[in-house]
Amino acid sequence: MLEDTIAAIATPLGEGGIGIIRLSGPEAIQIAARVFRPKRGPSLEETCTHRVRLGLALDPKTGEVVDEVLALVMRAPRSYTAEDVVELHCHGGPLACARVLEAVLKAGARLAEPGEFTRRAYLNGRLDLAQAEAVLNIIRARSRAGLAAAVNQLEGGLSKKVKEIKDEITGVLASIEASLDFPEEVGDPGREEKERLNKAREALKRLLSTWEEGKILSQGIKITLVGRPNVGKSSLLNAFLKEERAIVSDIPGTTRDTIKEILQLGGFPCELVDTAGWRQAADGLEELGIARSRAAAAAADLVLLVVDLTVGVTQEDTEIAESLRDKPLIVVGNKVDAVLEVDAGSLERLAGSCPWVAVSAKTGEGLEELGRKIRDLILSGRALRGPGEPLLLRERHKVALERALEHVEDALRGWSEGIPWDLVSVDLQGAWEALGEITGETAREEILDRIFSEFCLGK
Ligand SMILES: Nc1nc2c(c(=O)[nH]1)N(C=O)[C@@H](CNc1ccc(C(=O)N[C@@H](CCC(=O)O)C(=O)O)cc1)CN2
Ligand SMILES: Nc1nc2c(ncn2[C@@H]2O[C@H](COP(=O)(O)OP(=O)(O)OP(=O)(O)O)[C@@H](O)[C@H]2O)c(=O)[nH]1
Ligand SMILES: [Mg+2]
Repeated sequence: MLEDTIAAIATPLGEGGIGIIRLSGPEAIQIAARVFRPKRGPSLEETCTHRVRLGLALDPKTGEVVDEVLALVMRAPRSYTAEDVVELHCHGGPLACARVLEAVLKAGARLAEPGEFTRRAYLNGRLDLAQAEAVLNIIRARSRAGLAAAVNQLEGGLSKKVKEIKDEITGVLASIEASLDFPEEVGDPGREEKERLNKAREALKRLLSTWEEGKILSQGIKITLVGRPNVGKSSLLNAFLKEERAIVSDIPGTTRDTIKEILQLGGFPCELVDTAGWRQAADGLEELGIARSRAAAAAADLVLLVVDLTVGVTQEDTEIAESLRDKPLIVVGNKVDAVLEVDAGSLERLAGSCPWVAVSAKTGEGLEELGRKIRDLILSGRALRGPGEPLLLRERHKVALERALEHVEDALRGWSEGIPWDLVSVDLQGAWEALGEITGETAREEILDRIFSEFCLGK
């Protein structure tokens, strides 16, 4: 499979400054040379690695000029895939990109599968599997923190941690094997080995404890605004977005349908959903809106219950709060700009054990504090991570680590109970294999197919 040369458009479809067609494989340079005619200087085949050349892209069959392009040559192994790579940078229009790609395919390249460039980088040993997956997390990142964590993973942060744990287990396995093979010369594994296993167990637990935060960073959270009509839910959505996304009016029942927007709140990517205000509906249409609103609240990771401070907490507010009792919730007292004093007691009673905050969608007052409260609530009880410490961004890694932890715990239990060493060894091999799936030493083809099919074309 790695003998052929692949090509794809590497940039998004649509208009842009530049569009990039990338080739990778043993014939990348020859194939590109059939398409690329330099304006001056030697041919592409004689171009040094990491040099950029200006020229024209031609259709190799018709000789037609397709676009004016830059060609970048990166010779193996100094490239993203560790193979010969050529990038043709054309003008960023969908047709120019499509025509240059067509020319390259006519010249002998094969259209790449989604993720195939990164897959080759992995197969050629330039990236391990966790690093390759990090590329996808970088592309999909929707918050600064999520991006930072993904870049850390690409740089090998997680891989290094996993390798450290694996090394502890390998060390213990080696001691067990030695004592089995040479019982006379080598004694049974003892304190030191058990200590190593305990260390591995603690490191696994710590890493697993980062998943909740990592999951939020990679997948985002769903936050729904609910409350009586006219309390300012849509105004809050607009205030967070800093644009007039939803219609706002002083007529109760303005919002009829749910409105979803992606934004960052409290440093997390989140989907914020504005909903129709809840009340005994005047008409059937509004009733439908309220049903949707209830469904959105049920699907949310966190509900913001908005109340109108100029009205105060009403019986209806209390009923809404009660219907949401099993949800993570923050009470948001809105319109603080329009009251002289906040009745903290009634907000506190409404919130129960949940937090509350007074804000103004109109002036922006309190919105930052609300962001902090969202962050605190989402992260409450989660392990604190040291700066630069890796965290889990993928469920696949979490599942593999859980399996590794289970095996290590079985091994430790068996050890205490005095089961035969070869059985302890089996458990440890299981842990070792589970860890290897994360970085890819022990990952099967189906796993690779699943991972790389998630990628976009050209990556
Ligand atoms: N134009 C362009 N921009 C891009 C990429 C690319 O392929 N092309 N990348 C990817 O899609 C990312 C950059 N990642 C890259 C990683 C490694 C190498 C590379 O050539 N590595 C070699 C040698 C490095 C050197 O000599 O300094 C190596 O690691 O051996 C290139 C790009 C993001 N920006
Ligand atoms: N003074 C003040 N008025 C606000 C504030 N937020 C919203 N309002 C006003 O309150 C009224 C209702 O705002 P909306 O955002 O439409 O309320 P809603 O909760 O979305 O209402 P429905 O869609 O009907 O459920 C509008 O007249 C807003 O201008 C605020 O922070 N301060
Ligand atoms: Mg509204």
